[in-house]
Amino acid sequence: MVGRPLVELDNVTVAYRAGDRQHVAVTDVNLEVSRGAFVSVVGPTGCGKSTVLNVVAGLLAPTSGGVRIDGTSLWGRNTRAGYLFQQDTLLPWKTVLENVCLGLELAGVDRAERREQARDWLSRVGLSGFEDAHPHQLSGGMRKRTAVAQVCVCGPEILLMDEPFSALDAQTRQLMENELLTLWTEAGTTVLFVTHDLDEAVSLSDEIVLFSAGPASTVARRYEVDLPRPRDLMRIRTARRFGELYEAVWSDLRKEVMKAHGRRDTVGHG
Ligand SMILES: Nc1ncnc2c1ncn2[C@@H]1O[C@H](COP(=O)(O)OP(=O)(O)OP(=O)(O)O)[C@@H](O)[C@H]1O
Repeated sequence: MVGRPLVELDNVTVAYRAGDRQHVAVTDVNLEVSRGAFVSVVGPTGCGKSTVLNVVAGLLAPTSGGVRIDGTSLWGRNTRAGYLFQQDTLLPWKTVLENVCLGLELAGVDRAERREQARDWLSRVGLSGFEDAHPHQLSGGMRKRTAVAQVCVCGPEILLMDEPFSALDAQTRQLMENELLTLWTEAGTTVLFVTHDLDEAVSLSDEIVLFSAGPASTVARRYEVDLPRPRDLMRIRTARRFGELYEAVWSDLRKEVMKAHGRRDTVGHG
């Protein structure tokens, strides 16, 4: 892909304070994400994937290093990014429509306009007819689709997704992955996607970034996913190239997972 990367991480290090000690979660993370790319981040549990996403969202300032968005240093919240967490953040006392309107309300969009845009996004995620429902009346997949609409209605250039589908059953998950790919293709959004599921990472991404075992984890390796698009997620997993890519990433990820377990055992017994 040509042009300047939309997201650039320059030697990002994050150290958390834990009492009177410091815990270095990630160190010297260098990463560029091209405009319109779909990049997944994988790595052992606790290696700092969410930390990196929080840094790109501007919710967490790096201890050293920095982030550039479209060439400009990021200070404070990243207003060009939308953030989709593992747990959705729908307000239970508001209707589906009101929940989707929230971001636009904060942005000062007038009532009629925001309701129109929210209805449009609800229809895109297949939730027309559920505008007046409350979150507790929805299934897990419907809640997740509402959360996707809630984030996308604000038109983010960058979508930061932290294990967004991990709580869903396998079928709903695949439907949501398909919908995400359709939305991504239509809107040209740049996606940074954290997942524990290698199947998901290979089938959705242009690139997979593997983080090393923590503490002080960093980018261990990057893999280009050269599977053709558009992708049929039902079929892509049976393609020979899919299997080769999966194996390549898994053989490295496995080593990092083993290292992480080894370190945890050492800490546990030390
Ligand atoms: N606010 C915090 N204060 C202290 N330590 C933290 C804080 N947030 C995260 N950590 C530590 O930093 C490391 C990285 O955490 P992070 O949540 O970014 O990892 P992760 O790769 O997203 O984990 P998982 O895969 O389990 O979701 C972990 O060791 C975690 O315990």
